[in-house]
Amino acid sequence: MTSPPNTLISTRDLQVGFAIRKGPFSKGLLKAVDGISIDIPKGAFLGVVGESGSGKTTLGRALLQAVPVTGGSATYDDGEVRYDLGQLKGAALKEYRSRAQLIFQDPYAALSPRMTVRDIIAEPLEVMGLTKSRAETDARVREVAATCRLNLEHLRRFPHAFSGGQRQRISIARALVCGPRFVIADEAVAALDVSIQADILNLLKQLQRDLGITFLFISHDLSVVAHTCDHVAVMYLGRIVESAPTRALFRAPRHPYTRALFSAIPSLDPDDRGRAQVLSGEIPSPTNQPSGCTFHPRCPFATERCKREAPQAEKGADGHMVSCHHWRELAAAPDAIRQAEPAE
Ligand SMILES: Nc1ncnc2c1ncn2[C@@H]1O[C@H](COP(=O)(O)OP(=O)(O)OP(=O)(O)O)[C@@H](O)[C@H]1O
Repeated sequence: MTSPPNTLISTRDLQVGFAIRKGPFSKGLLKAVDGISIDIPKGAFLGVVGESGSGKTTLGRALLQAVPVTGGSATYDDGEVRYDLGQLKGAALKEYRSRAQLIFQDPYAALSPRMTVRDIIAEPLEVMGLTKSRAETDARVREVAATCRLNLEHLRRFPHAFSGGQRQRISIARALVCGPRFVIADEAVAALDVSIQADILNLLKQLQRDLGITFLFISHDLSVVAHTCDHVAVMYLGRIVESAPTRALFRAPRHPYTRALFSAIPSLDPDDRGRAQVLSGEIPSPTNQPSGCTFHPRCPFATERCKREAPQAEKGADGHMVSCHHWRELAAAPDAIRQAEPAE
């Protein structure tokens, strides 16, 4: 399968498994990412959503080569260089790390309290050896600080002097300083007050627009994703079960899991209250995946076929992808499916 032109990151059947101990004498394999095939276009702002444990962070870490890829493939191609992720070592891995960066969730924990803001931002440049003199490093630090709307006076201070929003700007400046083409923001606004979140999200969107940076935006917060991302992928038990342009996905979600996630978004409309379709049970353990469609034990529309047969991904010309045997029937008459052969 070839990738469309203009693709920055491409994965085919990507898998990340962790060897785990199941008991005193037995070992098992936890499939945190279980066969993901996705193309991320250059300049995209792709949201990844799903319950805790669905594999979002592991997918991001695999794309940064921070965890070993155990199957399938992933490539990075920005037009200048092409890398097979999972295979990178030594100088190539170091070089890739300047092109792909992570913004951490917790701006309080991510910044060393003993370093000045200037040194925190400069450190990746120095580790990568990308500048030749202190003056050149300082110039680059000032440039990214200005891009992130940090006051240049603040560069001499220590992180404890700053609020959560300002600390996240420092983290973002540090992530940007080597000029990455690909940035993973893993719950990057989750630890911030709602009033500050919008400010940081606007900054990320500005970086996408002005610098053409491609973002993978991992979030629990569906309203944030709806307002920020161009395209959204929904993960369940290590797989992408649905992905689509944001507007299409929120207007007409096709997978029963996506519908359940969306119906749980709090509404300001009093008439909508109590309409949430509650997801029954918890996400199963990835060490013990259900047969057939892995969502079937929790799906109110599951049939015998869902228990037996894993659905294939179907992708329309509109870019809307879904993996569900019954999405067409559901879209036409959801209640009729509800009455058919419920799974035990
Ligand atoms: N290093 C590891 N060793 C063993 N299991 C791991 C490891 N990292 C993640 N897992 C497991 O992989 C699965 C996916 O975890 P992951 O953190 O990727 O999910 P997530 O969707 O990002 O969850 P959250 O939203 O809570 O961060 C979970 O079952 C988790 O316990």
